[in-house]
Amino acid sequence: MTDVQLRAVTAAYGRHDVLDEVNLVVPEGTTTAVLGGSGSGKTTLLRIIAGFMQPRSGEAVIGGRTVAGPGVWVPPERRGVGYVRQEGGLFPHLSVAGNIAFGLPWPRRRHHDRVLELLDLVGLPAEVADRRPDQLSGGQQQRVALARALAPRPGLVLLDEPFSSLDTTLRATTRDATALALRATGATAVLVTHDQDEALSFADQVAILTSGRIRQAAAPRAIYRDPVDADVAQFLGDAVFVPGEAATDGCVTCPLGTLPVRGQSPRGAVDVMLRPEQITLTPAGTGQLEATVRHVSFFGHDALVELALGDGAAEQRIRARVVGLQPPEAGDRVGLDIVGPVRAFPSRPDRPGGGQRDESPVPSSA
Ligand SMILES: Nc1ncnc2c1ncn2[C@@H]1O[C@H](COP(=O)(O)OP(=O)(O)OP(=O)(O)O)[C@@H](O)[C@H]1O
Repeated sequence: MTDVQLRAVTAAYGRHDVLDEVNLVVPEGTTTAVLGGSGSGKTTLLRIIAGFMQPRSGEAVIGGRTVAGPGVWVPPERRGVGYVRQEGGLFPHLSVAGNIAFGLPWPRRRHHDRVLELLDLVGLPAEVADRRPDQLSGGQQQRVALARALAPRPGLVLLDEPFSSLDTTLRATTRDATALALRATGATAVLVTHDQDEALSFADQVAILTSGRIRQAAAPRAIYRDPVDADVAQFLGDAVFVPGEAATDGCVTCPLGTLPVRGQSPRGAVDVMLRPEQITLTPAGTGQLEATVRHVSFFGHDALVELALGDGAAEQRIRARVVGLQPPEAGDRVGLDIVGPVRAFPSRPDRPGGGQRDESPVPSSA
């Protein structure tokens, strides 16, 4: 059983505190994506689990065994952990087979069958076994790095932004191949990434790390729909904010109407949050609301439509995400309907007027 638990883990480089009382549970056989901006402490968290760094306080527990904690230290090579780095870290002078075999225990390094089995597991043909890493694409190199990490059959695999250097298409196919291989082996995995789409699509659980603190950890759909606060909401995708007032019966009133709230709503003034895809456009005169299209960002598969509700000082800017085939044009009048419940957070003075904010540290795929 290889679950992972971090209990109140604090880490620092000299006087620079990096992780602050981090608590995280990764259940056996599941994948957790730790999503955070640059410098948030993602790699440090992996280093603590792998045993490349000691926590200043707190405990790391792998498979029920404390591997780091007060008076306890299990060295990396005895933790049963595989590690895949951002750039793969393959040995350039060894063949693909040599690189993968390097991950096997000594007596088995000549077992070519196991190398072929691992190549197959990560979706690579047997022909690449004799090539050198520089004769492979970036995505193929990352698959070889994964095969090498899986070679000793680790119960836990740590992935440090392994897809970040790949272009969009290669990133998606390599990510899918990695997810399949991990599932086939039943290994528990922790992926760190700054890419929200990657975190949401790859993992069973997403943990948001900002400034060394885990802000929320939950299943992808749950965390996207029910972020604990406005910061997490923005961190994990496009979020539309409008000012509102809590009403009775679990609703809020705001420029978008009286809307049901998901979860608890604070009392009084609130910031109402919804996702751009919760705003659907209809022909002018047919929706719950009317708006003017100010700008359209067209992405092919979808489009973000910036809308102005009301006018003059009361104008409220919001953004809707619509499927890409026939988005409206700037200047069009459109109708709007709001789909599903919204979230309500305590109003913050630094969000005057609410409305769309573009400060998300992790841009969406669009
Ligand atoms: N060896 C080190 N010595 C001193 N400070 C370090 C060291 N490694 C990292 N840091 C600092 O610790 C903080 C967290 O670094 P870490 O690499 O864990 O962040 P990260 O979230 O993985 O960032 P990135 O996505 O940019 O790789 C950063 O401020 C970084 O500058």
